[in-house]
Amino acid sequence: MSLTREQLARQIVDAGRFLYGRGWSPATSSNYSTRLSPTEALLTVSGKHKGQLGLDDVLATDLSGNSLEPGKKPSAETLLHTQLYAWRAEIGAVLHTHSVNATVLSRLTPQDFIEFEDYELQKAFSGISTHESRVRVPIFDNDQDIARLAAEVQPWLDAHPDCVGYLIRGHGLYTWGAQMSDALRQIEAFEFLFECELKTRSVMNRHG
Ligand SMILES: CSC[C@@H](O)[C@@H](O)C(=O)COP(=O)(O)O
Ligand SMILES: [Zn+2]
Repeated sequence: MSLTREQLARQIVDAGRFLYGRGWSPATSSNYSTRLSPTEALLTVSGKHKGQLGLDDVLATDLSGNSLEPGKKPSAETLLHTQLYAWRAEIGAVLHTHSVNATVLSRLTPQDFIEFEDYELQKAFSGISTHESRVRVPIFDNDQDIARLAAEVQPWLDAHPDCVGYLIRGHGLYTWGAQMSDALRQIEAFEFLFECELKTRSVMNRHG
């Protein structure tokens, strides 16, 4: 059963409260969206404090990132959401966060990816059923030109249809799911894994 615009807006508002509360969406950083219809997304407007969103702080766009509500200012990163909805029809929610751990880990990693292996929590990602798997998370260099950044991301998505998320260096995380609850679960899993990875690196640096 499809949800109404108000129900979808409520999911976005609630996600903002939760993610701000966990410290993963400080100040006006981050943006969130849900699929409104097969050809439309509902996204947070630009520049709002994500712990204090109201039901009106969202706007509809088409899947090319064009706003369908001229009176409102679209998120600066609209295209990074809409490219995901256009990429896969089963995606119903996209979350972008700015946690300390995502920011630090992506800055500390010179390669263009991080790989998680042998963590039980990998099973929180859609499509993964054992710790004996490898979750590769690409890291793209940050870019204020979002169209150019989206053009960097697209070939990676096309080559990795099972991808569960990506990092932007020094900036944050994008992840998605069939529903908002799936995307939220993946954010929590990523944050757990980022923290494990940073702690492991810190212990190894001290002893190695
Ligand atoms: C407050 S800095 C963060 C922004 O530059 C951006 O990266 C971000 O996540 C929020 O942008 P927004 O336009 O509000 O959706
Ligand atoms: Zn951002």
